[in-house]
Amino acid sequence: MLMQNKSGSQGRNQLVDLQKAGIQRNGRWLVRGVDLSINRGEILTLIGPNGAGKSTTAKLVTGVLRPSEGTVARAGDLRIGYVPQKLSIDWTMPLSVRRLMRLTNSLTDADLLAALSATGISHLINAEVRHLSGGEFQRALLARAIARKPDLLVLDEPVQGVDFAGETALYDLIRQIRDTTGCGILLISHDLHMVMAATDTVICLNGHVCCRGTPDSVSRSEDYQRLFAANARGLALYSHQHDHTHLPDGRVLHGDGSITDNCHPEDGYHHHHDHDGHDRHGHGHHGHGTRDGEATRHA
Ligand SMILES: Nc1ncnc2c1ncn2[C@@H]1O[C@H](COP(=O)(O)OP(=O)(O)OP(=O)(O)O)[C@@H](O)[C@H]1O
Repeated sequence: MLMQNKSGSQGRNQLVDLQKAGIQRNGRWLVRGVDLSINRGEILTLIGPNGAGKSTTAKLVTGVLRPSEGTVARAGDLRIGYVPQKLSIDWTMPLSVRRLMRLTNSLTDADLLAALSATGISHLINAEVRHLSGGEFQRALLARAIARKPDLLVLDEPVQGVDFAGETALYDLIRQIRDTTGCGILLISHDLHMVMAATDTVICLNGHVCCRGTPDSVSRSEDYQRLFAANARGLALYSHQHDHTHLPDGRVLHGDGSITDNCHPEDGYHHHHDHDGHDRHGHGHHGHGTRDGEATRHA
């Protein structure tokens, strides 16, 4: 594996760079030919069907796995905060949030409290982890990851076990963490059809990179549409300042899970509107978005 310090202005911002990276196990390629890089302040989302190699790619990024071919380069002294998809915790043993935070990290009290406060769960410091709700548990894992003050946060399905309203709140929190700390974020989405609105780049994996680009361009990409033709709902964006999400077919998914045909301010669903600047780059919801680039196709 190539480990190198980058130089130059792009190099200073670049946290990790994979070139043609692949992992082979027992004669089978789990994932192959992955090119990706993540810069400071950038949110990159990996989507793809079950078994597509998303977690494997995240492990290449973090260094948990070494590539069988290709290269993985990380900025020198890169600090990574990782929330894995699965944790091996013995749920029969009592474990407080405070102890969870310190399981593998040595943290000062100040850093521990700051991380819990940033994720909105300081009041749960002495709570039993097994009693937390899905959303609280994910916040505790996020708190644990950000307490290390990472340059790069790798979040493998951070909204699992969380309802729709909780998902938008968690995505909002993740965006806030990016905005306040300037870290880069690799997000693995559990949902083929929804990515958070603040995502800069989406990579659609299916053993290899199927297509990539802005959320808007990926949603229009033929490769994305072909891959998910059986369930052709297209790609929509979670939006952090809205109580609703525009689906690719023009219908509107509301925060309470209901779907309506239109989006009218007077329909009783809308509490606050700010159609300008609801994400950092001004990409609108799908269907309202700017057409700012085509998804790149990969063979
Ligand atoms: N250590 C391993 N040895 C052999 N095969 C593995 C290993 N780890 C993962 N795999 C296989 O590699 C493929 C990719 O797995 P991976 O967990 O990366 O997929 P994923 O896209 O994250 O899937 P999911 O959405 O189901 O979590 C799967 O077919 C999986 O069974």
